[in-house]
Amino acid sequence: KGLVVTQLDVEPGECIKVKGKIQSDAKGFAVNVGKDSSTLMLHFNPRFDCHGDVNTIVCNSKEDGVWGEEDRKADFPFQHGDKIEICISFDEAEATVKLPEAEFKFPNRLGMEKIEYLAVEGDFKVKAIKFS
Ligand SMILES: C=CCO[C@@H]1O[C@H](CO)[C@@H](O[C@@H]2O[C@H](CO)[C@H](O)[C@H](OCc3cn(Cc4cccc(/C=C/CN=C(N)N)c4)nn3)[C@H]2O)[C@H](O)[C@H]1NC(C)=O
Repeated sequence: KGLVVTQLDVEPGECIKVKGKIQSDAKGFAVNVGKDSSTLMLHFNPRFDCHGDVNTIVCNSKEDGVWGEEDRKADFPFQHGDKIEICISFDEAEATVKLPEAEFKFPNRLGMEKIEYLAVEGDFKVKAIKFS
């Protein structure tokens, strides 16, 4: 299992910065934010080669353990072995995932007003997390 942070109180406009390294043989990784593991505002899941997807970011929400509708992004700004910093923020309308050269939006389907839970899973080695 990866890094899990609970008891957070991240409010709209604040940033969660996750710094780390994508493994050189990564098949995929995921950054999950929300209330807890069953209630996610955003499952941000870059897939290098898994579940039949190649170089595709799959985003989704999860409500009481049930996945929502997937949203596949056009861009894939990741490479094996990359050292990256992912900044996640949100407001009442949407979550934003900022990378150095790309930005992704995902609707705040659950109308969440704070992020209490962060989990990083898969082929990603977390170096640091910062809240600002
Ligand atoms: C076409 C057939 C039916 O349609 C498919 O149906 C699958 C099951 O519902 C969906 O897949 C599901 O999609 C969900 C989002 O919607 C989650 O991502 C979920 O994963 C949850 C999950 C996370 N985690 C931890 C984790 C996260 C990232 C990497 C690793 C492991 C590293 C891999 N490295 C190795 N092995 N070296 C582990 N485990 N499970 C995934 O199973 C597919 O997208 C979907 N595909 C399409 C095109 O529609």
